Amino acid sequence: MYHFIVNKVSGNGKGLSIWKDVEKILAVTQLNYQVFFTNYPSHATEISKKINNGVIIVIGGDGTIHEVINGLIKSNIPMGIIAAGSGNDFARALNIPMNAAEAFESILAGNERTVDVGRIGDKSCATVIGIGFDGQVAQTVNASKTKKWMKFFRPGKMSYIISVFKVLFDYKPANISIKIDDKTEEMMDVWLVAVANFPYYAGGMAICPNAKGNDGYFELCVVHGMSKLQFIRTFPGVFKGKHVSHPSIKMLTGKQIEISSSSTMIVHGDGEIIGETPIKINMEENALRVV
Ligand SMILES: Nc1ncnc2c1ncn2[C@@H]1O[C@H](COP(=O)(O)OP(=O)(O)OP(=O)(O)O)[C@@H](O)[C@H]1O
Repeated sequence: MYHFIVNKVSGNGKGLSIWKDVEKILAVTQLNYQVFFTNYPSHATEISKKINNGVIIVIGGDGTIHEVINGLIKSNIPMGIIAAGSGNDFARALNIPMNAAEAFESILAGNERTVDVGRIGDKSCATVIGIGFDGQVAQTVNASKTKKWMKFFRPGKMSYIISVFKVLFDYKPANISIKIDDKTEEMMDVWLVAVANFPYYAGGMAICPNAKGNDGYFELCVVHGMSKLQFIRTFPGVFKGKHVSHPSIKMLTGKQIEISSSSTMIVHGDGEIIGETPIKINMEENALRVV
């Protein structure tokens, strides 16, 4: 049995149009399926918690995938993805075709892989957990109306870039204490810490280009001691992962991360706000089956 979870509003309505295309394919196959539409934030978690057999197929973006993962993580049910969001960073990292028919075909072919997830308290995150500047940007993006009027543009990336500049205006870096496995380090003037299971966030920014998602390790990117001007200059390089050699950027790896900070830093996971510092992040190896 295939259980579709469709977020009609993902990707500014792409979710609905992709579902209509998939429905046409389903009409000519003999597949046993049912469909659920999400009606409000976190509905996808409620729906996926109730499914206890078959395969869940998400038609949505990273936010919907995040919600589904948090519903199915204990059930061992495999998840397929037909990308319909603005960013689609999880699908990108797993080389899932962006074309809906091809993605569906690949799900039906059943090539399964197991991936790691990051865990903060009772929340599981598939892609990147961002602390500080990133968290504030995610909060601004989610609150922003720009995604709506940008829909004829490149919605995910544009609304992200606009929010980056809004937050940049009065963002104040913090001093942090970061414990990675057994080693603790104090770092001054920290803009952000990205703890990545997979490389991308914000619609294709390769913040941690070497994150593998199946090796049991996070790759971390810490941006510290940078002026605003340096930050602006370095920012475009992130789309291609070129920022990693900057002297104010430290790339690290680890499995268990603890961060406390001199002032509150907002935390997002997969682009959804999940809390603030202090936080503990654990690696959960092979926690998720993806078809
Ligand atoms: N019916 C609904 N009305 C409003 N919001 C919804 C509804 N169903 C789900 N949501 C919310 O929509 C949000 C955005 O979904 P999603 O992240 O999948 O799309 P996106 O933002 O376009 O894509 P991406 O995260 O890949 O950029 C999610 O946080 C989810 O909670």
